Amino acid sequence: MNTATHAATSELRVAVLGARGKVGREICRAVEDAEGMTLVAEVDAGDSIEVLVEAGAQAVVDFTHPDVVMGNLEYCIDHGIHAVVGTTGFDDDRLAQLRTWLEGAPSTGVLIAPNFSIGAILMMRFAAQAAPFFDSVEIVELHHPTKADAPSGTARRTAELVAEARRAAGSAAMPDATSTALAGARGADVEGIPVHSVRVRGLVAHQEVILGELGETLTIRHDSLDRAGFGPGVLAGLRAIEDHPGLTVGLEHFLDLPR
Ligand SMILES: NC(=O)C1=CN([C@@H]2O[C@H](COP(=O)(O)OP(=O)(O)OC[C@H]3O[C@@H](n4cnc5c(N)ncnc54)[C@H](OP(=O)(O)O)[C@@H]3O)[C@@H](O)[C@H]2O)C=CC1
Ligand SMILES: O=C(O)C1=N[C@H](C(=O)O)C[C@H](O)C1
Repeated sequence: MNTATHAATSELRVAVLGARGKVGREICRAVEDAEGMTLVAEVDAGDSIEVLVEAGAQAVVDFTHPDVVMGNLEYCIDHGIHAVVGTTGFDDDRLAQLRTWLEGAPSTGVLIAPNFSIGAILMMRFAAQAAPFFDSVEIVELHHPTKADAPSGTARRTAELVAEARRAAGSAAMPDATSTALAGARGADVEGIPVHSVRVRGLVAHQEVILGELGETLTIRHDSLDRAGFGPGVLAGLRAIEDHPGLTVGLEHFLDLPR
C-alpha cells in the first residue's frame, strides 16, 4: 500500500483499488501522468480500506474482483467517495443495491463501466445499431485464462443492448433448429442472445459480434491488445464523476458519441 500525504490542492485526489493487478498497475501510471489529479493511495488485497479516508481520497478507481467490489463500494458510498468501477460481475440485483446505498449519499457518483476502451464502447454501439437488420446475432468473447467471470461484462452488456434493439424493432425470434446439444454447446443465453466464452493463454480481451442474414454476415470485432488502452476511458470517468451523482452504467453516458 502506498499513500500520499493530504496537502491542500485543487487536484482530484484519486485512490486505486486493485493497484497491483494487471489493469490497476496501468491505471496508477495513467493517473500519475494525468493533469488535474493526484494519486493518493494504491490499495491491493490485504491492505486496509480505511486508507482511503486517511489519504483523503475523493474518488476511487476499482479494478479488483467480483467477490470484493460490492464491499469496496459500500465503504466508498458510506464515506462520500466517488467511484469509477471497471470490475465486472454486476447484475440487476447488484445495481439495485448500489442505487439503494446511493439514496443515502445523494452527492456521490458511481460509474460502473463494463469496458473503458473506446473501441469496445463503439463495438457495442454499432452491434446494437446493426442488430435489427439481421435475423441472427451471436457473440463470441475471448479472454486470458485468469479471468474470473464468464461471460465477460462487455459481452453481457452487448447482448443486453442487442436484445433491447431487437425488441424495440419487433424482430422475430432467431432461427435455430438445434434439438440436441451438449450442455454449453450453444453458449450462455443472455436475454435470448447466445454468448460464447473462450479462455486461451496469450489472449488479452477480444470480442466478435456475428450478425447473419440470408446470403451475408457482418462481423464486428474489437481487440484489446494492451491494458494501457483502458487508461484514457478511466481518466474520462474520473473527470466526469463529480458532476454525475447517483449510478451511471456505461462510460458512453459521459462521452459525446454519435447517436
Ligand atoms: N471495465 C473494463 O474496462 C475492464 C474491466 N476489467 C475487470 O477488472 C477486474 C480486474 O481485472 P484484472 O486487473 O485483470 O485482475 P487482476 O487479478 O490482475 O487484478 C485484481 C487485483 O485486485 C486485488 N484485490 C483483490 N481483492 C482486493 C481488495 N479487497 N482490495 C483491493 N485489491 C484487491 C488482487 O489481489 P490478489 O491477486 O492478491 O487477489 C489483484 O492484485 C476484473 O473484474 C476484470 O473483468 C478488466 C479489464 C478492463
Ligand atoms: O477481465 C478482463 O480482462 C476484462 N474484463 C472486462 C469484461 O469482463 O468485459 C473488460 C475487458 O473485456 C477485459
